[in-house]
Amino acid sequence: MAGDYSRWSPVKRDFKAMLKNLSHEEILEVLSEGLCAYCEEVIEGRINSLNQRRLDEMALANVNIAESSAELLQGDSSDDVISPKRKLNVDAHTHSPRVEESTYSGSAKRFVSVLSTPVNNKQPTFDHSNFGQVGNADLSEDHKELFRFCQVGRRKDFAYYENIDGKKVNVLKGLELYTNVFNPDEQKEIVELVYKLQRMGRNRELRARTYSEPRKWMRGKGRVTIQFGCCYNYAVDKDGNPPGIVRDEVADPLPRLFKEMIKRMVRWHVLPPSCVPDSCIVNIYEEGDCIPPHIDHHDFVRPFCTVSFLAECKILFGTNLKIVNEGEFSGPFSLPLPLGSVLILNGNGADVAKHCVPGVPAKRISITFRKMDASKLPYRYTPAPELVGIERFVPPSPNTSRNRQHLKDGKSDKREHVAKSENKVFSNEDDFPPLGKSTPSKSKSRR
Ligand SMILES: O=C(O)CCC(=O)C(=O)O
Ligand SMILES: [Fe+2]
Repeated sequence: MAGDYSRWSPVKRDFKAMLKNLSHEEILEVLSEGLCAYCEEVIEGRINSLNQRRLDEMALANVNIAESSAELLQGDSSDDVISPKRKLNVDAHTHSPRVEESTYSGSAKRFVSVLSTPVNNKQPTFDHSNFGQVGNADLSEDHKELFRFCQVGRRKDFAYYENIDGKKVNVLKGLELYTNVFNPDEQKEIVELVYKLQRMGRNRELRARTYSEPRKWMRGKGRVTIQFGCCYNYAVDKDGNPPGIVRDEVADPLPRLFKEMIKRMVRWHVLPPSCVPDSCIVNIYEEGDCIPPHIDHHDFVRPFCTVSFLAECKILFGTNLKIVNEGEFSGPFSLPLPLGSVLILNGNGADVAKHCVPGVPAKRISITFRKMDASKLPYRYTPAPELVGIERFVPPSPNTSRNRQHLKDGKSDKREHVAKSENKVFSNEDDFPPLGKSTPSKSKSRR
């Protein structure tokens, strides 16, 4: 049978018009099979940038609702004024983190209040009670969490090209930086726990390999480390164990507060639910301490992340990081790590580029959270039930929110007006693709 060669005719076809005539299902059919690797990559890239645009638009819209909710609530009480500092924090989504500007004032009981209640993965992690200071009585838990969620800055566009085997490669592909994930009060509470753990380590109240201090002569080179979930060897140990997870050793389990941190990161779309960390290493750097150039061991899967506290420092990336002197390194790409930020290492950023932290300018703490490869788990490892089934935060729908109800009740004309004019995104549930749409029952079940 003769084939239909009309499609090869030199007459220019209107490809876009042809697409327009297809149904959703037909477009899926056309696009899902028989494409070459190049076309698949192009389509994947386009889908990724569409998704990113949606997320950016949503974050922007959510900042609007969060800001105007706060503004509206100011009217209720003269004490309930949103502080300029807190307003500045909203800038975080434009990638100018301001956490450092805040002081450690206020109660540090936020983690405690959450931790003292039974752990339930459907509940928001932590207490989003920063909002408490703007008179949040009428805001639903979802809106309080939304306010904090919107303050997280997200940056994924890192690029530095190196020549590898004759090809230009973005060695930073896969790096992501999230700012304002932990607020100053939360940072303070985490740091206090680290100090307590350090005291316990010094008093030999932690398991032998959990706590380790660099030897005196290594000052300026090493750092204090505290490991949870597994014991990890940086080099062949005295028993001949190779670098990596020591499977027949038992480590102290992750402290509850660290599990809350993990839940926060998964819930706020910082870490994927498919890669929930089950171990961590706390690095305590004194001024001048460093971590030399390395690639994290593959006994840990990707992505993994590091959270920064106490002092901002720079982390260097590149395939060829140079050791200039003790604690002095040089590399082609330098990234400052703001306090309370989470750096995600994945893809080339984790496995092609090495990273290192040159001697820090002041005392600094970082916590590196990693998921162990299933085939490398310690023999006596038991998973933490709190870290199973963590649900991602879904921005609340306007129709189900108590706040919206309150606005509807006509407590204030100003509220009505602002709600109508500024928060258009909440005017229709369909305005929330892809996060807000699918899960009305889920968002209910979180309460
Ligand atoms: O301190 C940091 O931010 C980096 C730590 C790190 O690279 C590691 O723990 O493997
Ligand atoms: Fe590392």
